[in-house]
Amino acid sequence: MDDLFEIRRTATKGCGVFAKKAISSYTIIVRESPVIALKCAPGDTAAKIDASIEQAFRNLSKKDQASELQLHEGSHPNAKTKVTRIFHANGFGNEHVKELYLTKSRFNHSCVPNAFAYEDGESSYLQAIRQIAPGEEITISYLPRFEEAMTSRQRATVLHLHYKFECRCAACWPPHQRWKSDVRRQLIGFLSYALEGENAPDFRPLDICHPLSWVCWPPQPTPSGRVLTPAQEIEYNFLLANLREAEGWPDYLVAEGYLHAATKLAFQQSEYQQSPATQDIVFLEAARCIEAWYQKGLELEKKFYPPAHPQIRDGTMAWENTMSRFRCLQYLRMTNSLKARDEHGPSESGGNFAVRIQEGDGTLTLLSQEDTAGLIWQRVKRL
Ligand SMILES: C[S@@+](CC[C@H](N)C(=O)[O-])C[C@H]1O[C@@H](n2cnc3c(N)ncnc32)[C@H](O)[C@@H]1O
Repeated sequence: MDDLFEIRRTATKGCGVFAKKAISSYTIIVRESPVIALKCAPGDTAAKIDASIEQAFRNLSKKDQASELQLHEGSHPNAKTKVTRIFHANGFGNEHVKELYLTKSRFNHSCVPNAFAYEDGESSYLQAIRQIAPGEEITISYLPRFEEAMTSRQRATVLHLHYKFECRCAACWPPHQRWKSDVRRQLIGFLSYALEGENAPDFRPLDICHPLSWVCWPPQPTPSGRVLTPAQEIEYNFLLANLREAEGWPDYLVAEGYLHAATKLAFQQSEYQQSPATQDIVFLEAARCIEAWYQKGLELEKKFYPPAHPQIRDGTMAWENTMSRFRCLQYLRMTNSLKARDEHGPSESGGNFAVRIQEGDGTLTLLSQEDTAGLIWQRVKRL
């Protein structure tokens, strides 16, 4: 893996990690065990933790000690020695375990990262979440999970209070362009949490860069108590995909929004096919959206996952199953009946608002919006 990247100095961020060659998304860039792993208890004092850090450092080999002393020192206000300052500036973990990694510690932060760090209990990994060009800096987020819903000001507060730096990534710099990204991220926060039945965490206390706002971290979402309507679920997923795409978020996350929107719209349409009033009618605008969103989602997943990944196989199967219900689309395209609509957008009065599929011989009849409404109304009256 060492041939994938090199560590070198940057102009403003100390050292950073740079790709030596093109790295495709999903590649594991680093697999590493911690050089120090400290078990601790929630009530442990800072002095006790620092004493354990010093002891762990003394237990390291001379080579690891030398490598650790090369790491970024930071300026933790209460750490008294270089060893503890280094640990606090680079350590990962929580109240139960604190770990230090020699390679992972070299990756700088970005609010639009191209790699993601995770652990599986034995090792720690760093995986590419998009295509990385030769010479490009490889970055991770120091605010995982939350950064996509926070404004630049709120992110700056956390990064300043915890790491003492001002972020210069593409989402934060130049400052006069941040407002667009801020609006998108607030909307992403609202939509993504609403789809989980939650209210986004309240990040507003972080609008003030005051040490007390640290108390709000990590913020917690709250149950919203609202159930979204099927139409809202479709719209929210579609909007989320578009906002994440505009914000430069990784392909798999954008794909997720398109695929969820397509699946939910297909489900809604299949419910119409259960009703005697609409069972033989396919609404063309919906069918076209399902087709376009599925195609877009799968295209993005193919860019993200390696070709043999189960996600690609399962997604393609789901797409084929769904589209088999809307075969009339392909047929209408072949016979050029949909041509005008495809080229000029919807023309609801032009006779192609919906298709009626005759039971038995499967004959297709194109219907205008008016004809469709009339047909459904007649049937509803008879029910
Ligand atoms: C874990 S270290 C990362 C590697 C470090 N740059 C080095 O020289 O080893 C974290 C420190 O890197 C710097 N840093 C990381 N991301 C940055 C960013 N987006 N903008 C400015 N400084 C950054 C900050 O000084 C931060 O405290």
